[in-house]
Amino acid sequence: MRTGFPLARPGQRIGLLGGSFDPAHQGHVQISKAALRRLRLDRVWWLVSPGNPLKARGPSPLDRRLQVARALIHDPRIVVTDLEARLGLRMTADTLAALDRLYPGVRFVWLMGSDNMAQFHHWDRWRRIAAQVPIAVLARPGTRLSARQSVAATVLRPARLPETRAAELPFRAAPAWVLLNLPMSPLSSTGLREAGA
Ligand SMILES: Nc1ncnc2c1ncn2[C@@H]1O[C@H](COP(=O)(O)OP(=O)(O)OP(=O)(O)O)[C@@H](O)[C@H]1O
Ligand SMILES: O=C(O)c1ccc[n+]([C@@H]2O[C@H](COP(=O)([O-])O)[C@@H](O)[C@H]2O)c1
Repeated sequence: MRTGFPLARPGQRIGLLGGSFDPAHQGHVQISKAALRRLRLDRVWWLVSPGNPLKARGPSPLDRRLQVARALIHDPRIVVTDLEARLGLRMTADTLAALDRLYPGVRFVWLMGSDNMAQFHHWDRWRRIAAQVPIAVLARPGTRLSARQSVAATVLRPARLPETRAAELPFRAAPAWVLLNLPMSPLSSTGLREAGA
């Protein structure tokens, strides 16, 4: 494996939490731990993005965001990586294709908050993403209903797993997705930036 890329063995179940992490916060930790437990994952990788293609505002410097994210984590199963920047990619469809090539046999699951599911249909090649990888949507205050009623949720309705069968998700062929309810965190990077934290 190339320098700077996390290690993974074939058969391992790895959740991918893509984000700006500007800055990372306990909400990210909370959903990562919930995903590890509920989906029975071996690892969660935080893909600290060079920049969300849909966000007008450029993020803080990547090194700073990586540093803050790493300082927040005390669980060796959660791994912070800048692999999208290393690969020169920022579109999720491209990242997933590259990961499939780089990590044959690894079972990846895409993780996202319900706010992102609500607007997933605006992402570049979103149907392709849904066909590339199983997806777990983690409840976030104020967006559970809009996620459930979203364009993507409607199109992908036949592929939805009941929450009680969430642990099957990493073994499912895409498209497959689950909405995980959990004790919700109101934290957001926007809120922290506004508070000057
Ligand atoms: N409190 C939270 N509960 C559930 N999901 C969350 C929470 N915070 C972030 N996420 C999810 O984590 C991923 C990465 O989030 P991101 O780095 O954009 O943080 P954010 O708090 O949403 O930032 P911003 O406020 O700048 O949009 C996204 O899929 C997002 O939906
Ligand atoms: O590929 C896309 O079109 C796309 C559009 C919006 C968001 N994403 C990804 O979704 C993840 C969450 O983004 P963000 O900025 O809300 O933290 C992050 O990995 C982004 O690269 C990807």
